[in-house]
Amino acid sequence: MKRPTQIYAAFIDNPITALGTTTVAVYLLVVIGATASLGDAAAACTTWPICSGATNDLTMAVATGHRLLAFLTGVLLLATTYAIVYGDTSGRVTAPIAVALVLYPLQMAHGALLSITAGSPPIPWLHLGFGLTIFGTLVLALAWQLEYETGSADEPLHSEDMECANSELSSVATILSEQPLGTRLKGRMFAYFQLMKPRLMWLLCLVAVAAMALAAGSALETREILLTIGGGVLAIGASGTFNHVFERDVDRKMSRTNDRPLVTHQLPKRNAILFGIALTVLSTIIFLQLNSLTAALGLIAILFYSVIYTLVLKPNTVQNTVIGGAAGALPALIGWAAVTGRIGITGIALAAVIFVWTPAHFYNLALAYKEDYARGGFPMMSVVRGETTTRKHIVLWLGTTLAATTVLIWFTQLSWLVAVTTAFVGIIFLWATIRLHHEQTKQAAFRAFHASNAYLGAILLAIVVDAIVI
Ligand code: HEM
Ligand SMILES: CC(C)=CCC/C(C)=C/CC/C(C)=C/COP(=O)(O)OP(=O)(O)O
Repeated sequence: MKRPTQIYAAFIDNPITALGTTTVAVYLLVVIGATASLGDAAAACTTWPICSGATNDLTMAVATGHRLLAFLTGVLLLATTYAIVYGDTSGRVTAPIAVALVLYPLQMAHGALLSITAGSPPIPWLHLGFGLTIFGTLVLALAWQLEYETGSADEPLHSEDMECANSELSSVATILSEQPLGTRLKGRMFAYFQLMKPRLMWLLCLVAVAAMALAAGSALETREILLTIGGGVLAIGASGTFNHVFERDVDRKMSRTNDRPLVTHQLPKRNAILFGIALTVLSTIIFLQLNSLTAALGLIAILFYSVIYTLVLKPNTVQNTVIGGAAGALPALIGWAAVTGRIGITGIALAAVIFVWTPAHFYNLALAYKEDYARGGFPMMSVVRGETTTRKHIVLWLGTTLAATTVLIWFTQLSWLVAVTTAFVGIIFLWATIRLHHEQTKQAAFRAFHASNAYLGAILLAIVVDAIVI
């Protein structure tokens, strides 16, 4: 058990702990502030700085809790400033912290205005705006300090530096042809299943279902859910299949992908193309049962992933992950369109969360498979800009994801369930990312990758329950 003086020393001597703790505290404040409950609480408690009224009332407890946390966070910010001024820190960190120090009292003043106007101040969104700006400055300071303490000047890799991964691929096709018919058939069916990239499906389908739940609430029909998931699974399968066809030559060079069905000749290329076309047609027919916009968006998603991402972005630009995130964000628009027949602002807000989450998700794999990607000749962030920069970008995109989720909560009036989930799983994701900076191993990158999936999965589930049940 640490004594309070030890905690104090760890905080003051360790700017990363100080910045990390304050960032988390600000995030908790912002998230609580974004929920509808605080609006009610401000209306219920119109005195400042102390809340007067019935203390056993839940809204009063939220208001009081928010104020106590705001006070504590102010103290943490001052302690962090002290740690930065007197600790071993990157010079760059000073500027964002100075901005946070200026904004914090303004935020408190606006909080007071919120209370005395019973939750209806002149510019209502300013409180969230200031809160997110303070959060942004702390995330930036944390990313820079992590870079300063754990970074190194790593050189970019070039594909010609890497030796070829698969000098000798065992001929899986020959082995298969010697097996009994039943086993061969099973093997072939599994190969088609692999083409569909089944591991991506659960999360992409959950994105669509969350968008549907936001659009329809408790009126969401089972038929709509089944058709959307059915069309979605086939569309993702089609995208994955075309991706396997287009990448079969580079997949051969990478150890992660050199056992794929088209590399090992388990399936002929022609069959895979026909399979992809069949899946595209089937998914379009299913989506058409909902409406034509959903079907059109499904086709756009398949085209975007198979052609724009796979052929244009992935082999040519370091921004492939960022722009490619649009493919994964499209299911949010598909889900919204499936219910409403239109593209709505809430669907776009959910799509934005997925879009900014994608680099925080994938850059972990770009680190873990850096040599492999270099061998394949892909200009991934870790390959062309190095590991230090990639780790920094993970922190920045994670911060952006947490901020975007908060805006979504505020905008859609989601309840405490999503707020508690984003705070809880978001802290785990941030913790995994900070550990990645210190450990710099493959295992740490996979931990952060799984944390990214757990984050999005948990948030989406919470949105579904919140929108349908609460
Ligand atoms: C540019 C965008 C993206 C890239 C480059 C990317 C890349 C990858 C890669 C290479 C894998 C395979 C990991 C492995 O081989 O071990 C993977 C797994 C996965 N991705 Fe992504 N991804 C992207 C976007 C998305 C999106 C938008 C979603 C869903 C919303 C998603 C969900 C998943 C899931 C669920 C897995 C499987 C995780 C597991 O098996 O534990 N990805 N991703
Ligand atoms: C609804 C619908 C049709 C959605 C399709 C969008 C889709 C499949 C998004 C997945 C995101 C993505 C870019 C994964 C990585 O592929 P990668 O090529 O980088 O992975 P690899 O190296 O394993 O091939």
